Amino acid sequence: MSTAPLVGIAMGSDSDWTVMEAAAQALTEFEIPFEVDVLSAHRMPAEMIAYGEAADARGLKVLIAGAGGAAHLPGMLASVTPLPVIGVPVPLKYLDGMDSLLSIVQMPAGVPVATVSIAGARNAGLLAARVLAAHDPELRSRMKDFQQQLNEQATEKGKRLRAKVAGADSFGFGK
Ligand SMILES: Nc1c(C(=O)O)ncn1[C@@H]1O[C@H](COP(=O)(O)O)[C@@H](O)[C@H]1O
Repeated sequence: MSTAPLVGIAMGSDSDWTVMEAAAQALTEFEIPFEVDVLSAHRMPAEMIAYGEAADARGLKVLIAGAGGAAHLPGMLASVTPLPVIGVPVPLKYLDGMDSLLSIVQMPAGVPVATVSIAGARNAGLLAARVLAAHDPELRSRMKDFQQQLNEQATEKGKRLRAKVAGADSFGFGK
């Protein structure tokens, strides 16, 4: 398998890593090669633009960008790359991540950023995997297996809850 990164995980500061790590974890579970770096639209604008402009030529297929507060990084990357960009709102001490969420999600028409929930970095990793899986039958099959596991876990939760509340013989959709 090629080890050249297919997903770039960028964040505004290393302080975002505790949240962003979950995106890396999801990609690792699907054996998708990725790279991580700190890139700030505010603090290192020239480097951030250079990274975004070079991303597709370097072989990256999807960018994940997480930032807190006035989170301009995902949108600015999306403005200089044709690649899909997934934004992760990182919650900071004040405003609970609402500031970041609104900064990322309210993009002007023509420059899309797919935004996950506040601190939803795991879903960003899984969404990147789905984007790649659209052109990769083997990865798509692993994604289906993953979804089946989720189904089994949820079914088991229903069984446990029914057993606790209504007894072992109670009716349920999950057998
Ligand atoms: N939102 C941005 C951007 C940007 O969008 O370019 N650059 C840094 N930051 C955010 O500032 C917060 C505090 O950063 P520090 O912890 O370095 O002070 C981080 O959550 C980072 O993503």
